[in-house]
Amino acid sequence: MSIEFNQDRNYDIIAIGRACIDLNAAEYNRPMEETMTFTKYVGGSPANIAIGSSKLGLKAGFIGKIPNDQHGNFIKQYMSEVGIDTSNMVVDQEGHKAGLTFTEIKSPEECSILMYREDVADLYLNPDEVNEDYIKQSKILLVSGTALAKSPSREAVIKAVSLARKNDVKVIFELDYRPYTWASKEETAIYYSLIAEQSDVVIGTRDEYDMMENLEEGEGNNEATVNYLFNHSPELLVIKHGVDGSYAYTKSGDVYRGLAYKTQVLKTFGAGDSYASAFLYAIVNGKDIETALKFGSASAAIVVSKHSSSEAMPTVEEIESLIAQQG
Ligand SMILES: Nc1ncnc2c1ncn2[C@@H]1O[C@H](COP(=O)(O)OP(=O)(O)O)[C@@H](O)[C@H]1O
Ligand SMILES: O=C(O)C[C@@H](O)[C@H](O)C(=O)COP(=O)(O)O
Repeated sequence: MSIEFNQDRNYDIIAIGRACIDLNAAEYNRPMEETMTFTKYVGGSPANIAIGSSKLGLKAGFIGKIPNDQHGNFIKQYMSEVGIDTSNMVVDQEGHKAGLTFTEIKSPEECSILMYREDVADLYLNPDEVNEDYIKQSKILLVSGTALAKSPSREAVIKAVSLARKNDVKVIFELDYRPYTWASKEETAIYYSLIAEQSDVVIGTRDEYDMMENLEEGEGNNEATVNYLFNHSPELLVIKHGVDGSYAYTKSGDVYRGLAYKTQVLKTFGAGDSYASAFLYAIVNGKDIETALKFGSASAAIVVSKHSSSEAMPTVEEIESLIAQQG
């Protein structure tokens, strides 16, 4: 099975949501309290996915709000330098700031992130800043779940999804659950299920699907998720299980498993975003689902062996070479 995209489009993918700053511990194997130096990168899951896609050769655009300061300038400049169209990135005029993510690398297995997301510019994207003329030029609208956490960004995303559906743009929903901006699990489940039901493809970890289904972590199972969502719009579901790999389910009843590749892990974050960008690259290029799972897993294996999430995004050649080495 492969997904049919409208070929007559200027962009392969337009992502909507946050473009922020990652501050990654430059000193390894220690807790954040003892980390004195951090390296700055562009971050934010949908920005990372757009960057990864663009580095793989997809034509990418971005809809989001960035602060009117040096961080906003850095984000916009970096994204445009990697080839992303930034014409629909709006500069905030109300003093809101960039979201900051500090990362801690205690060991390759024990990593965590600490997000500063109070009053961040990305959550102030207004519905009137989402343009139909832009969205209708793309094959894919990539929606990040975190953009649903608060108004007015929530309404901006709901509008974007409805414009995408109206214009035959595939809606790909990355659940991207970050507890830092949500008021409650109940609220998360309401908005996650609302958008998942209207999407063509949903990508998330098992825990994120549990969140969508308003279950405790570990309570859900893939079969129940598939039965629920295939009663609605989705035609493809990707459920990730960390180092245990990932599964893809099609509405027609096929199930595929992607195994994780062996790698020298430096840190665990960045896996999800690199996985999504390479998976999407593969399906946009007409590759079958099994190959797309390999692309996603290989891309993630490369990024977890490097220091950043965005800057470390691999090329097609690097991904193909890892697949050729490990199968
Ligand atoms: N330690 C690891 N080594 C190799 N691949 C990994 C590792 N962790 C994750 N991956 C790959 O990245 C994919 C996504 O990782 P996962 O942890 O499920 O997502 P997220 O980062 O969104 O929480 C996995 O399906 C796997 O292919
Ligand atoms: O999404 C964010 O705002 C933070 C990211 O930029 C950060 O690099 C990260 O946590 C990525 O992790 P992933 O979801 O495992 O790809």
